[in-house]
Amino acid sequence: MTLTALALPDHCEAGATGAVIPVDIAAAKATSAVVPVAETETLDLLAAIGRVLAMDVVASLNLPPFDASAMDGYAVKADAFAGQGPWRLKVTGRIAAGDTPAQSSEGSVRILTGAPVPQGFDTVVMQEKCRVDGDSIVIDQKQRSVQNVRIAGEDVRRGESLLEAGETLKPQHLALLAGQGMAGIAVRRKIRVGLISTGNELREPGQPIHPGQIFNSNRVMLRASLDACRWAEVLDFGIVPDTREAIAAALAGAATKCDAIITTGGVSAGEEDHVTWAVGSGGGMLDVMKVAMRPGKPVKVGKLGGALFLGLPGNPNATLVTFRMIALPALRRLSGLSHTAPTWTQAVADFTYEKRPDRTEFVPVCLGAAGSDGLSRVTMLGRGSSASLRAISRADGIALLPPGVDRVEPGMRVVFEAI
Ligand SMILES: Nc1nc2c(c(=O)[nH]1)N[C@H]1C(S)=C(S)[C@@H](COP(=O)(O)OP(=O)(O)OC[C@H]3O[C@@H](n4cnc5c(N)ncnc54)[C@H](O)[C@@H]3O)O[C@H]1N2
Ligand code: MOO
Repeated sequence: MTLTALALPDHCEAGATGAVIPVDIAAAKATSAVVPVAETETLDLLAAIGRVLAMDVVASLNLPPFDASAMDGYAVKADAFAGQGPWRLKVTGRIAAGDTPAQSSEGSVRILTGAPVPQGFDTVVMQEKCRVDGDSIVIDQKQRSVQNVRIAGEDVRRGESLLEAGETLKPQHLALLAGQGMAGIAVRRKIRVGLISTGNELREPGQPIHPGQIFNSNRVMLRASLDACRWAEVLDFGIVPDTREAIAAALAGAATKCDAIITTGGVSAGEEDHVTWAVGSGGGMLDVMKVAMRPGKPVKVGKLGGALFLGLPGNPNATLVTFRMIALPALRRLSGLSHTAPTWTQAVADFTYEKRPDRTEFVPVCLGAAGSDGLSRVTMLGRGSSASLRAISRADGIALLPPGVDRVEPGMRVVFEAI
């Protein structure tokens, strides 16, 4: 199981009743609950880095646009190399990158890398293979046609598909677009993600703290995670106290401004956990109430007004795991990305761990050397505690230990998501 399912075979209704549902179903419910934002904007290439491409891009130019020399050397004609060598060819001209394509078929032409091969010549001899003798070159080896020449269109052919809508734009994609002469590109608008940290005990780092209080660490973790997604914009509603009224008011405000709302804390069963109530009182509905996962069991997913609602547990490891496994795939779909699932890497466990077989467990792991099978060995960090920040801060990844397994032993195959 790798959390890629979008189909919802069973458990479709069960989530809303409060039943415990499998994590892949919960992730699929979150992802299928959203419709990608439709609005687009056209941005300069540099501003489009990391954004979601809104259109398919087809090449309008060949690359290279002309037959170009791949070496510094001499343009010659292969059929000048008849009989026995060495061959002596007069140098009749010179062409460098940026020069207008020339026409000549006499002898040879001094040519520099990137210059258009003059019409009439069909091959380039690199200068290391030529001796200059007065106004001629002497070549000892017979030459074949189309050597050291980049043929027009061999890299990109006009009319071919270059990029597809739904990809995130990486530097190399921008280079491809620039190579086509495009100065701007249409991308989906950023999704607006509201962030609400619930908890009377929370203070922001830098604020004075009293006994019984803790610093808000989830806020910076989620903000930094979302800031790294260039297709998302965070609206931070700060810390909201643990009262029904305060949380309901914060949610109502966020729902009018955001495409998605993420809360942390206040989703479990105690009398100070008001998030579920507040979503309901605002006219929202929850489709995921409890998930067979550790950490993260009390994660909530639903809708509030037009916004996707994601209620993540407050324990930092549970926040991180539910964000990456359930919230992020849904946000990616909302943004218009075509690839939404976590990226899993195969590895081999180098640890022993007893787990409950009725749930998926996610544990922080660090990567060791690869074995002879080419797969990295992974070691579990800490005890997978939901509240532990230390273990996730040292981890290279989060390993998924599937349901049905009650014990992980060294040598077992596992998958992990790099973090
Ligand atoms: N009777 C039950 N109690 C609990 C259950 C349950 O099923 N029955 N579930 C447990 C599980 S599992 C989890 S996970 C937590 C989830 O709790 P909440 O989401 O309601 O979160 P809080 O109670 O508000 O906080 C939990 C923990 O995390 C700390 N926290 C909260 N926000 C932050 C933040 N922004 N930065 C750092 N730390 C934060 C908070 O102080 C608490 O220590 O519930 C169990 N209980
Ligand atoms: O399932 Mo909770 O997320 O352990 O702490």
